[in-house]
Amino acid sequence: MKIAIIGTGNLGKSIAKGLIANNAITTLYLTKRALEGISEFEGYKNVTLTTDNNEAVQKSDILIFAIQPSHFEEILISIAPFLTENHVLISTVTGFTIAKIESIVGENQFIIRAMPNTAIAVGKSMTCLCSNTKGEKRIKVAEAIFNRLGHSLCIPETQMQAATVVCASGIAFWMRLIRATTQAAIQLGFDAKEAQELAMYTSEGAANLLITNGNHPEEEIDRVTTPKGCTIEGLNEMEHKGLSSSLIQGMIASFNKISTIKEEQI
Ligand SMILES: NC(=O)C1=CN([C@@H]2O[C@H](COP(=O)(O)OP(=O)(O)OC[C@H]3O[C@@H](n4cnc5c(N)ncnc54)[C@H](OP(=O)(O)O)[C@@H]3O)[C@@H](O)[C@H]2O)C=CC1
Ligand SMILES: O=C(O)[C@@H]1CCC=N1
Repeated sequence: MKIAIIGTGNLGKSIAKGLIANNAITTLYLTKRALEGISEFEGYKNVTLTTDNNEAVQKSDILIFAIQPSHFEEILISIAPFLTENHVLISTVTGFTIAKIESIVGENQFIIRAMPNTAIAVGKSMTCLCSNTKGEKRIKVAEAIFNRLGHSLCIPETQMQAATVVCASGIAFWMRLIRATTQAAIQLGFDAKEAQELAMYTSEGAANLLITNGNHPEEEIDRVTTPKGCTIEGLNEMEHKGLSSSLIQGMIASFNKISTIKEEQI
């Protein structure tokens, strides 16, 4: 696959790492105005770093846009003359609708919106996908890419804002939970490195139990909570202090923020 990542920042670099590590490219163009920020990709076979988005578009079949929402319109306008009807446009840009993309490049393009997360760098992204009508014919291509780099799910575009919070921002939310668990482990007597090891692998185990067994979390919780034991004591204290409520309220706040992002960012 001849892929270009237009805007190789935090997410773009994560996607590039995942694509390279999984041998998912024939050629890969990485674009950015300040190329020193992606010098780590210099010297990779079949990887080209450039400031020239038009060159990247012309040399690639699949274009993954990973720029800030406020830059997207200007970039689409500038690359539009170089698009062919065979290009597959994959936008990871938050809050930028398919209708808005079509209004700039036309409806006769394969347009897909993807919401991956930075775990794509290690082949573990949860990525949500949707497309315009023409893009339905290429959604399998997007699924093939993102399934190679984790797990994907096709959803209606109306759920894309929610998917951004749950999956993309979700990495940050889970990191904070893992950090809090680490801090507790230190207070309970582990050194910092061991504490993080315990927190990371325990959270991995919890997720894998659900992925492998397909159970509801409460079913797995029931297996851990010995009557009158320490687990239920801890869980109930966390809920008295608002653990679930705080997470839900935080995610709703994050969701509500998305509709204001485009206007605010510069
Ligand atoms: N970070 C994440 O975890 C996720 C982000 N997203 C979405 O992905 C997009 C990117 O986010 P993120 O990676 O965090 O943002 P970053 O700011 O880290 O990356 C954007 C990159 O675009 C580059 N850029 C800006 N203008 C141009 C241009 N004209 N041509 C080429 N490159 C350009 C910038 O570099 P330079 O200034 O040097 O050109 C920058 O490195 C956003 O829309 C975000 O909402 C979606 C899911 C997860
Ligand atoms: O925080 C943000 O706005 C972007 C979208 C999801 C992850 N990063």
